[in-house]
Amino acid sequence: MLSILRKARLKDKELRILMLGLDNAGKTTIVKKIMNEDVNTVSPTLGFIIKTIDFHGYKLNIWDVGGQKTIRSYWRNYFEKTDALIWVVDATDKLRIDDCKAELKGLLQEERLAGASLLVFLNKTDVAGGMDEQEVTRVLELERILTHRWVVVSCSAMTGKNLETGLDWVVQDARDRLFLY
Ligand SMILES: Nc1nc2c(ncn2[C@@H]2O[C@H](COP(=O)(O)OP(=O)(O)OP(=O)(O)O)[C@@H](O)[C@H]2O)c(=O)[nH]1
Ligand SMILES: [Mg+2]
Repeated sequence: MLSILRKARLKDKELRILMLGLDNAGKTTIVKKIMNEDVNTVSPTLGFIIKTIDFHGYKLNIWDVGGQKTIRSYWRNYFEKTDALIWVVDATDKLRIDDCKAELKGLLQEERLAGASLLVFLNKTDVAGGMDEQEVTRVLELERILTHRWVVVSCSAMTGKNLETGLDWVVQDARDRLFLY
């Protein structure tokens, strides 16, 4: 049933994308940059923000949800009908990488996210000395993920680097999985 609904939505070329990650990872800044908005005026997200982006003929409904620890229990309110999960990792935040790993692991066990593909955005790679794709793949044990299709893309919400590349993958993957054009 769920997959029929998904296909119906894909026919309208519409995707529901859930963007999560620890607080301060850069989720809201990524969305702002994609929307060509000023990236210098972000503040922590206490609830959620939905933005609709027209992307190569697809309508992407991006749900940007606040990641502070006290509000992570609300993430579950947004799982339903998610086509893709974008997990945003702060490449400079090595101190909290275990926390990041544990939260992601929990999400991947959620039944309601079972059909979603996973884009890991390794953000803030404009800053020197951060983790690279290889390191984050190893530390987050991404190779162990067999339940979801996944990819890691290093990006920067400040410069805009690879943000389109990531979204391209999300759209392409949805098309591949759901046999639609
Ligand atoms: N250097 C650099 N700083 C970034 C980048 N992306 C975000 N930041 C900064 O990181 C801080 C947090 O960014 P937000 O976009 O608010 O982070 P968030 O993930 O939405 O945080 P919550 O809403 O609390 O979950 C801000 O000071 C941003 O300017 C980036 O790619 N490079
Ligand atoms: Mg935010």
